[in-house]
Amino acid sequence: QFVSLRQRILSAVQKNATRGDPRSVIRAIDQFCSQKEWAMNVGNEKGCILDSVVSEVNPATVLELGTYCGYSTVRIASLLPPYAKFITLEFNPDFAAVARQVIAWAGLEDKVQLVEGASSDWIPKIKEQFGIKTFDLVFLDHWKEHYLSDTKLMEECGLLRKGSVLLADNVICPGAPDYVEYVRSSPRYKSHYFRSHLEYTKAEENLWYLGIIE
Ligand SMILES: Nc1ncnc2c1ncn2CCCCCNC(=O)c1cc(-c2ccc(F)cc2)cc(O)c1O
Ligand SMILES: [Mg+2]
Repeated sequence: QFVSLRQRILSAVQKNATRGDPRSVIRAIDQFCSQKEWAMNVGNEKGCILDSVVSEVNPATVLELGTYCGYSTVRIASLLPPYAKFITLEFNPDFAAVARQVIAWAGLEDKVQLVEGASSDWIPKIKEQFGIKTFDLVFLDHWKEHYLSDTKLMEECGLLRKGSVLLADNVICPGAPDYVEYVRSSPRYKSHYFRSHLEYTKAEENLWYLGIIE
């Protein structure tokens, strides 16, 4: 019967990656998506930028918006200090189900809390539900048209502080122009972009990095 792309990605991990070895899980997904079928994981080129930002920030609290199959979740979780709190929000229950298994295969299930639901519903509840004051790092990789509204919502809910770092995937492709316009013109943000390519392609893309200076 029909096997979904996310199921094929999970099978590739279970077949080719070593349990408890995050790097082999990342490699298995990248090999599948560059050799067999494209999928919207952040990919290895942007993944290395993500790794460098996570290592530089060394965050005690991280929020990821948009888990998908857990590829970036595994990259981030494998670099966090033991005391870190990492929440990843996924809207689609089928993606969440695959992501849980990919994260478990990497042996990182104790480092991540995968929460199912829409970012706009969950962001206002995070402080009380998870005992988090502010996020040191936020990785935006969900609906591109929600990047701006969710950033404003996080500001309103007091989840961002001076020095919080927001890293946004896909600001060129598919694009988040209103978000880029807002953070570039706001005096509260210092922004920087990393030139890169859309995952597994040669298409021009950027990962948008910015710190809150306030
Ligand atoms: N917790 C939550 N709250 C709200 N929405 C939520 C959510 N959790 C999930 N979603 C819903 C996100 C659905 C996927 C978002 N990502 C994307 O749409 C995406 C698309 C491309 C792409 C590029 C070129 C193409 F030709 C085609 C596609 C590449 C990427 O790297 C992408 O991240
Ligand atoms: Mg993306």
